[in-house]
Amino acid sequence: MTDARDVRISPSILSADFANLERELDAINNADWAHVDVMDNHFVPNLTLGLPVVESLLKVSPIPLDAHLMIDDPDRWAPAYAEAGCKSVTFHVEAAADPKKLARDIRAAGARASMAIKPNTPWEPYADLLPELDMVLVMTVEPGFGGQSFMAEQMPKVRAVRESIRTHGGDVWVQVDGGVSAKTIEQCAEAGADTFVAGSAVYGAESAAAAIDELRALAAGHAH
Ligand SMILES: O=C(CO)[C@H](O)[C@H](O)COP(=O)(O)O
Ligand SMILES: [Fe+2]
Repeated sequence: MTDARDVRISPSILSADFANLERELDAINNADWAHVDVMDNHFVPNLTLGLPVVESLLKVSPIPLDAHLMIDDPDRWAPAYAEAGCKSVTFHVEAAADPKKLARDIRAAGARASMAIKPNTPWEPYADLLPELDMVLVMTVEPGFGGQSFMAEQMPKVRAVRESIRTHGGDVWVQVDGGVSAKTIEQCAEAGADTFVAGSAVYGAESAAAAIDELRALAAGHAH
């Protein structure tokens, strides 16, 4: 069972002011995590930031970092984000050569191991990986950019992941990322998500802190 305490909000700094990231992290210090989108212009058609910037963010962030790696060859790069101090590291299964080994490497380096699936990637072929995972990220937009429209058609996949976790047991979190806002978060929680990334809905709000509190309250009201 999920209750209000188990709802986690992870604002994406993709929508923050990149010239003032320390201040932007302070603005979300009532969130549970800070979501950092790493893009390499290969796995996705956009380029953001990499390990040196993440290492600097780790020195100043008041809350733990949740690294979402939208990069080729995560087998090579992802463990370094855990070694640097990110408490959660997400790789895309579409890019991983050996997802089982990679999840183990991330855990061995001290982080929660998380696997993301793009909208056109089915869940079922990967359900056997659950014992290796601490979180599954179901993308609710095509990865690459903030501010896109939420894909409600991904909700059956969220339900399927939640059902697999119920069947296999284990405390695996289900994260949604892309287009999550006050309008869409309740259906995500209803489908079984418990960890919510929101970029434009938080940083585009007048008060980021108030937007986080609102999202948490809405999700908690529909958590089950
Ligand atoms: O991974 C991502 C994009 O690939 C971002 O985390 C996501 O898009 C957040 O932004 P928004 O809430 O504005 O959709
Ligand atoms: Fe993300």
